[in-house]
Amino acid sequence: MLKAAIIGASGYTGAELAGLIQGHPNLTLSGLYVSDGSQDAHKPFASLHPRWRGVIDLPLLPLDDEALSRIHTEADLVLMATAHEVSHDLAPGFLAKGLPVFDLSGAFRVPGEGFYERFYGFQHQHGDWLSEAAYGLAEWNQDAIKAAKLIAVPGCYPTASLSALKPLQAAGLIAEGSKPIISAVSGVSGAGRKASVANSFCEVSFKPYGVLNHRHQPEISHHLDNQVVFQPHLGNFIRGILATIYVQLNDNVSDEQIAAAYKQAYQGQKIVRLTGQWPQINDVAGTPFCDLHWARDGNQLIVVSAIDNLLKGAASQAIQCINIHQGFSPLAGLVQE
Ligand SMILES: NC(=O)C1=CN([C@@H]2O[C@H](COP(=O)(O)OP(=O)(O)OC[C@H]3O[C@@H](n4cnc5c(N)ncnc54)[C@H](OP(=O)(O)O)[C@@H]3O)[C@@H](O)[C@H]2O)C=CC1
Ligand SMILES: CC(=O)N[C@@H](CCC(=O)OP(=O)(O)O)C(=O)O
Repeated sequence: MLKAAIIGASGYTGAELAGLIQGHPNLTLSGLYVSDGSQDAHKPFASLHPRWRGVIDLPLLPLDDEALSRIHTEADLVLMATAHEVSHDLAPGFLAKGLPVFDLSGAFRVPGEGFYERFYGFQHQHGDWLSEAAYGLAEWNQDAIKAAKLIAVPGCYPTASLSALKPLQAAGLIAEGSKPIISAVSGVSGAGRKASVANSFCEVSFKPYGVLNHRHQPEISHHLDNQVVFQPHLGNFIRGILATIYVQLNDNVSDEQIAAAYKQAYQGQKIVRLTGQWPQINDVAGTPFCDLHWARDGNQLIVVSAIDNLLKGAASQAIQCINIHQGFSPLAGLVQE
């Protein structure tokens, strides 16, 4: 059993990670951490997340110097479910101690001059790790994930979008010079557990946000190797993402070529399901799956992708990455085979 430490374990994705690791046949929890000075330090994990009462009996520990040296000596790998700046600051310390790091934040996903200043509001100080990190889109980057010390788990919208678009891009079916248009809606858990007026029950209403300046637009474009238009919406539900994607195809692309592109990409990959009917959030919420379906009229293709933002969009994809990295069964801890 490998011992996994979770930093940011009281948050939404951290809690999902804790549940998945508790049920994983090859992993065990070595410690659940929050910030030094967190109001939740020393509280039982299950008092914040009663879903795991009687299942996970561990406290949330403050990430002080003693905790850091305990992680350095006792853990076999580190999962960071923390804000971008926190991951940026802390991950290099774990890596320097030889611990593989699986980071759910955006801190190491996109290399590129000025990207972090513009889209994240801070200057990146670890260009070496940024260029070494593997992008953890599990179905697409297995060799890099296996070899890397730092795995940057993709954002939730990029996971939904890239899973739908990469097969078309790989097969050369997207019309040259065209930008696929991604219109996506996310549940409110996408914004994390911390309180804010914008995410409170009485304020949330189905609406667009981040218009023409969301940081996932360059993340998707970079990892697709094709510019996209991306428009997120906040949905008045708790979890899940549904992305409807409009793609201009090259002339004379047949249905058979589209079907073959998706089959080629996902045959034998059980987490991405070609559903044969339109995906819906209820079918993927609480699961590690990504559901895809498409239809076309002439050169206009529409693909719909649905995931759980906290799972395939974060925690379960991190477990997929650990499984690949460690050579465990690809579905270990995720789906009973
Ligand atoms: N929510 C989602 O759907 C997705 C989120 N992500 C990314 O994953 C990361 C986590 O997101 P999410 O779970 O939603 O966030 P939350 O806000 O729900 O949780 C953040 C966690 O980090 C802890 N934390 C804050 N500061 C520190 C620190 N200095 N040291 C250690 N722990 C700290 C918090 O506890 P405390 O403040 O009490 O210390 C809390 O446990 C983010 O980078 C997010 O962008 C990625 C994909 C999807
Ligand atoms: C609803 C909501 O607010 N969603 C988040 C996306 C969360 C996510 O994917 O996280 P990363 O920031 O790690 O990429 C947002 O739009 O910022």
